[in-house]
Amino acid sequence: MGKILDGKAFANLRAEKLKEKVKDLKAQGITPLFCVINVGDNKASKIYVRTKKRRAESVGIIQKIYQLPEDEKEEDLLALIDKLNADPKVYGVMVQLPAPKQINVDRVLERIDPEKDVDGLTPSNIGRLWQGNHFVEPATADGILALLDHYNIDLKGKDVVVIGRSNIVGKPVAALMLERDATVSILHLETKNLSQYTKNADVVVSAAGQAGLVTADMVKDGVIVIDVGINHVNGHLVGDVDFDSVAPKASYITPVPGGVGPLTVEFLMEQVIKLTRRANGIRE
Ligand SMILES: Nc1nc(=O)c2c([nH]1)NC[C@@H]1CN(c3ccc(C(=O)N[C@@H](CCC(=O)O)C(=O)O)cc3)C=[N+]21
Repeated sequence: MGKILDGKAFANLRAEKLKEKVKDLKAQGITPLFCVINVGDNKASKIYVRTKKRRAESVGIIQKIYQLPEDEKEEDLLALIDKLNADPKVYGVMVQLPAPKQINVDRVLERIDPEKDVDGLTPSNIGRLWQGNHFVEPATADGILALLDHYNIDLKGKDVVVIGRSNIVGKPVAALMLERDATVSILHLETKNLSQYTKNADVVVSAAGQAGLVTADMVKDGVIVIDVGINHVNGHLVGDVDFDSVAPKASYITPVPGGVGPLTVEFLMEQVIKLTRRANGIRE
């Protein structure tokens, strides 16, 4: 039976350290504040935004929520981003995704000041990520790397398979693992034969958003499994990985819930603090 990579416990441990950093900032008269813009009525998004706010408050960060209507005009959203970019009290700006269809997400993300880009999704920060010269990272990817470090799992020379190619998870996790000298393959739901790759992988990261995608027959003994999937099946939250069959074959595995989800929220807060410190000329 694989060892559980306890994302929730690790997130809580990190939060205790982050609280100290927040205290240091406040002692210098600096209040970490970031803004989450949510456009429309997506139910899951509203829950995520509230989860973040709770975590922000618990570490002493102020999170302002801008809840905008489903029919919000793109130009009005851009104007709000401009306003927040210009406000020196605001250290972070993010747009919760997905956004309604009248919104061109690329154009909107590009408008965020890269120095306030807590999600790490602006073109310049994505470029910096692949360049290996980054000061902010997409939270989920950063959290996964920190979790592996915490369990002393070294990626050097490992064969890693990432299933999913999103800008928010798949691509950044691949970039960060490549930077750690892993050999990374990016697969996706159009990949002809997932098994052909996953069977040979030392590490499988699944971020495809499909319940039951990764099964025991697809992985080798001793595999390390990171499940980024968040799927609702019959009122239950499950990942992409068939946990019950895969866990016995794995050396390490993240559960859902309690794995990558809580890490994502914690590491978003860590990006907020990184950017707050950076904006105030405090070195890492
Ligand atoms: N711009 C943007 N940035 C995001 O970071 C972002 C986003 N858009 N859109 C949606 C996804 C999804 N996401 C999650 C956050 C927390 C949990 C989480 O805390 N999950 C808990 C359980 C929560 C529950 O029980 O429902 C867990 O896995 O243990 C999950 C998923 C952030 N996202």
